[in-house]
Amino acid sequence: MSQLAIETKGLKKSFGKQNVLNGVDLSVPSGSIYALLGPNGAGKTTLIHILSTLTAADAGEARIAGYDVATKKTEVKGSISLTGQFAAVDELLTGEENMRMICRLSGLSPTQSKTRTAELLERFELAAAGEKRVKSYSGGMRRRLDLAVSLVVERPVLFLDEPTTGLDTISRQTLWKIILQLKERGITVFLTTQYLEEADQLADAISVIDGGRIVATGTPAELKARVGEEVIELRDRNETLLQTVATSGTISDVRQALTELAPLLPPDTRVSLRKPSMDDVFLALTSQQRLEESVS
Ligand SMILES: Nc1ncnc2c1ncn2[C@@H]1O[C@H](COP(=O)(O)OP(=O)(O)OP(=O)(O)O)[C@@H](O)[C@H]1O
Repeated sequence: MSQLAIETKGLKKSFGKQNVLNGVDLSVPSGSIYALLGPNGAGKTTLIHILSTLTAADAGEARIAGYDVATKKTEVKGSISLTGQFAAVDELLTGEENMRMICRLSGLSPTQSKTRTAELLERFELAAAGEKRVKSYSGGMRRRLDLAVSLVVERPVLFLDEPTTGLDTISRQTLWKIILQLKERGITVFLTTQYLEEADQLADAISVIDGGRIVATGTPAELKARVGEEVIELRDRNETLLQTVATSGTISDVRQALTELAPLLPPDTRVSLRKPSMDDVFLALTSQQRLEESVS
């Protein structure tokens, strides 16, 4: 059985009167990629800060590689790398100078620093840009450098807080490839994201967080299964999306849905079937949660 890299039970955190985390339970197996998916302000960064010992929880427990974040901070810090939302590199230095400086600060000798810098710049597709100042880097290059810097000393658990927010598609895909390579090296990756596609592409398991609570956990396939097998998409003649309807994908279910919808829509409405996306899952799960809250 694989050991748990991250485990939390009943984590709670408030800032003033605002309950940001309302009892978060998570189990992340070693060597997996785990995505915490949620909108702005859902509490994702707060959770990462608690797990990386930067903030104390008000209640509940959290363990990293078996170490309690409240009582074994040194051991926890020795088990994790953290890449936050904002790059922590010096813009006036080159990529290589930044890397070498962090290597030296991490206790590597000048020769080891040179070797490690060259290895990481290569691995993160920055070798050609190594001699350029960071201020000339694109967003994707900076994000890769920030990740490389946080991996100078490789630790078993890596936290990535919204690693691809604001990046274009190509930069995002380059980072995804690098993240998958980190998993192949045996690193457990815990990432937060607002992008459903990112969680779907990368993660072995996903937890959806909304209003400080985990509203669902599962593999991408399991979560998609919760909104049915096939989604009916209805578009007007200009291809503008009018409505989506989750169905089991059987002929009787699809026919019944269309029979109910037909009188409500223009006769030239176009119909297509597709597999559910993570967007469908997220909307279904969070609206279900709000409905339950409004009833209780
Ligand atoms: N130190 C703090 N003091 C007061 N409020 C805070 C503090 N840190 C976070 N918050 C509030 O807690 C809520 C959750 O913030 P958090 O950064 O954890 O969310 P998030 O899911 O990471 O969102 P984002 O994607 O915007 O970073 C927000 O409403 C935020 O304003």
